[in-house]
Amino acid sequence: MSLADKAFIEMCRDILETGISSEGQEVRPKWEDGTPAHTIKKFGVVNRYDLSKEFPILTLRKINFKAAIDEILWIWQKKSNNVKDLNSHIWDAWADENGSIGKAYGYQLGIKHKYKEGEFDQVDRVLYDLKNNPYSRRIMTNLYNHHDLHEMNLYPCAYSVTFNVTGNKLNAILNQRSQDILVANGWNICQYAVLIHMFAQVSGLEVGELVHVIADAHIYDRHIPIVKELIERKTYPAPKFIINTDIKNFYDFTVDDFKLEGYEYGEPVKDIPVAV
Ligand SMILES: Nc1nc(=O)c2c([nH]1)NC[C@@H]1CN(c3ccc(C(=O)N[C@@H](CCC(=O)O)C(=O)O)cc3)CN21
Ligand SMILES: O=c1ccn([C@H]2C[C@H](O)[C@@H](COP(=O)(O)O)O2)c(=O)[nH]1
Repeated sequence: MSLADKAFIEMCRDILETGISSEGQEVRPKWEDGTPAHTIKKFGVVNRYDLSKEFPILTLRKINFKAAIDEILWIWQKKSNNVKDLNSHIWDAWADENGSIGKAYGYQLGIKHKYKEGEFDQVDRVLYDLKNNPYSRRIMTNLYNHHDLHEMNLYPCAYSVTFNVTGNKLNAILNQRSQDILVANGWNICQYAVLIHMFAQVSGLEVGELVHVIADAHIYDRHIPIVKELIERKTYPAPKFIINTDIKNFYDFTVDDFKLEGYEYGEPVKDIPVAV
């Protein structure tokens, strides 16, 4: 069993057994047929993944590793908010007729801000600090810009990352205000683990821990039977994560610079409904 499977199974059991239902409350998300998408949830879930031990990826079902990396590069490297720059269709339901998801995610990371050392966007500021001031306790990004919320089609869910160098290890806290556990948990964990590997490599650091703080960790009503089946499945050991060590510039990474060796996983769960 991978460490990611263990954290996922324990969190899902806890939500299923002790979570609070939203039935009877007004909820924003809807299913494709217009029915309100209710959830059961736990508040304030914290999961820790030690990246120096293994790569955190679910084996209960296949995580589309390439598509997950493509999305994290779309946000953090291309700093794009247009689905035309993304190779999957996962954001199509939130895009307008021009493909824009509004002033969210990549758009926010690409805005330049003025600092004492000059003008940087949020990603370049992180890269600068990790190189020049790695022990700073001020290395963080924030996408939750209230000034622009009215121009976002979906408010950022994974909205802030705090980077912290301890010894020679790069740790990070991913703050997430809301998470769709079945669709996004395995996906987001794998993405931010890759992001820490990228930042560590180009900054001459080793990888440390990813701490994932989820304010509202929820399982949608139509996902409950799927999750119940999933967490009873056979699991496999974590695969080996391979990164192209020749890359020294964050902006040179492509999806092809990452590989998983020996990734074994359970049957795919086809056509999971996604609440919009
Ligand atoms: N309700 C909801 N859940 C989410 O996870 C979510 C949103 N909305 N809105 C914005 C983005 C879009 N995200 C998504 C949307 C769909 C998939 C999805 O269809 N995943 C499939 C596999 C996709 C593939 O292999 O390319 C899956 O089986 O999980 C994943 C992330 C994550 N976010
Ligand atoms: O990276 C992501 C993006 C979105 N989600 C999920 C979390 C919620 O289920 C919905 C957003 O609805 P809100 O009402 O705005 O919370 O999308 C995710 O888990 N991960």
